[in-house]
Amino acid sequence: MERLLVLARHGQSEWNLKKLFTGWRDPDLTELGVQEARQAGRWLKSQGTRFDVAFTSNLRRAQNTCALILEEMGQGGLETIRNEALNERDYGDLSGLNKDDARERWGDAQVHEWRRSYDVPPPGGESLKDTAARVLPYYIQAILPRVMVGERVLVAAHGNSLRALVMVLDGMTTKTIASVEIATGIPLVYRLKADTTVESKTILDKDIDQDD
Ligand SMILES: O=C(O)[C@H](O)COP(=O)(O)O
Repeated sequence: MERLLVLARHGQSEWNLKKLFTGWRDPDLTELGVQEARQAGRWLKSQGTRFDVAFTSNLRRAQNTCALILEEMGQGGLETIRNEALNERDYGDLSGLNKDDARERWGDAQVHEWRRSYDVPPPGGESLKDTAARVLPYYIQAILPRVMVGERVLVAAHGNSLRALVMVLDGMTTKTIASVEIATGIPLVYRLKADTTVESKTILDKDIDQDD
C-alpha cells in the first residue's frame, strides 16, 4: 500500500517579497509565487504523483498554492480541507514589521531566536512549540488516518507549521530543528511505513525545472 504524504510550503507571498513578518496576516501570492506553485504541480505530475485529498490552512497564500498545484496536475476539483490548525505561526506583535528593521531594533540574535528557536515565542505570538501543539494533534487526528488507509495526501501550508511537522517526521531534536528552513514552492515527498514512521523522503531539486 502506498502511504504518500506531500508537504508544500506556499509560493512567495507579497509579504515574503517585502520581507515583512506575516504570521496570521493574509497577503496573496506574488506572480513568482504563482509560478512556484505551478512548477511544484508540474514536477509532481512529472513524477506520476496523484492525490486523493488535500489539506490546507485558512490563509489564502496556502489555499491558492494548493489550488494551483492541483490545477497543474489536472486534479482541480479534488476534495480540499481547510483548517486554521495548519496556519503559519502567529507572529504576534512582529506581524507587519520588516525583518531587517526588526534586526536593527532588537539585534540579529534575538530576531533569529524568535524565528527559529523551538520554545521562545515572538512578543504576543506563538513559538514553534506552540505551533506544534496545534499542528501535531490535527496531523494525528485528521491527516495521518487518511494516509494510513492508502490515500495520497497533499498538505499545502506554511514555513513554520511545516517545520513542526518535519521535526516529528524526521525525528529532529528541539536544537536541530533550529537550522531547518522550508523553501517556498518545493514539495517534500514522504512515504510512510505501516508504523507511521518515514520510509523515504524526496525533495525537488530546484534546478530540474528552472526554465519554466
Ligand atoms: O510569517 C512569515 O513571516 C513567514 O511566512 C515565515 O517567516 P520566518 O521565515 O521569519 O519564520
